[in-house]
Amino acid sequence: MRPKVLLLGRVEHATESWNSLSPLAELVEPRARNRTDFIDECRKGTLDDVLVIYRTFESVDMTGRLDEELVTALPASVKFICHNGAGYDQIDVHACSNRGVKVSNTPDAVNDSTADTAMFLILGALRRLNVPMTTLREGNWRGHPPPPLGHDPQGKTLGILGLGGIGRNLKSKAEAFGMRIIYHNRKELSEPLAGGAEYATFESLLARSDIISINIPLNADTRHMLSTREFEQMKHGVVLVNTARGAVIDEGALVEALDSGKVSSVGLDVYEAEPDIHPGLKANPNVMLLPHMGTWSVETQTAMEEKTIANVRSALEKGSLRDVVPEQACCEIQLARGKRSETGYVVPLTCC
Ligand SMILES: O=CC(=O)O
Repeated sequence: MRPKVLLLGRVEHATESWNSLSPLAELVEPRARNRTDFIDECRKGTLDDVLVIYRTFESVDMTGRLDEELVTALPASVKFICHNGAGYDQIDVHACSNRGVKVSNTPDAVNDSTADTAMFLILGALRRLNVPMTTLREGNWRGHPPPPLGHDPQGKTLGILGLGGIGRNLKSKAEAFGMRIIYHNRKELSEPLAGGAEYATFESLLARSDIISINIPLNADTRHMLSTREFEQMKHGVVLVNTARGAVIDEGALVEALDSGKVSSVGLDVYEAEPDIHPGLKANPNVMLLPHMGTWSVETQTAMEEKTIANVRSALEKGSLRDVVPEQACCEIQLARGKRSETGYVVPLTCC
């Protein structure tokens, strides 16, 4: 029997590539429009024979998080989940590993547009452009009195929290604006990867940066990584930019740090409880806000869809994914080294 590929969400740009999967598999969509009905549909067997799921970030509005409950409810035939997005915090990878389901994401495809968005927010927050952009639209030109002068990026220290694909892309762009780059990762990078950026401990990055950019994934270790204690360690008047995931920052603590002047200005593309935004952020004129637009360009959305489809194709043709998420890629290395568990893919994630 031909396997099925289940589409959760929509393919809007790479439709030709999507349709080219038809000879390999039956492309199906769920009837359900909410989580309860979707779980029901899975349990009734309507989606049996689905081997691969293609899902989008927005499909969470229908299914809710791909947490243990949902992963357990999926048909036993599901072996691959191809997520269209770099951040895959909507998926419980551990639950997937325990069920032998492999997960892919779209690294690299998002690097340029997300780093561009971070650069836009860095410049906007440094120059405090949110205030005059508002007064102009209100018919008040620069406002009365005019806003305080902003700051130039040249010569400022940019602390990149998470020098991965997006962080490194941002580094090159920020260097073109004359910024000095320091970074913190769990482990110091080799020189070719760091590209001259100086490694700093977490505490040192907090203390030395004029601007801090968040470029780490959200997981149990990084949730609220920046809260009251961390804001206290930062320079007075620090600028903060987040294009990663909102919950890396404790939004309540951020509002307090803005109100006290510890943080002078902020650029945000992501929030703790999207689409809800802390009222203290909306009310503060020193905050530039975007509604999660980091990858919102024709080129990047197309590249992300193409990458996700390439993973679906690889699953169908080769039985493996091209962009396995790091947690599972690490387990694969362990498996290849002979640490394969009796039960196949069930490998402790602590190996990472
Ligand atoms: O937020 C965007 C992504 O995770 O790709």
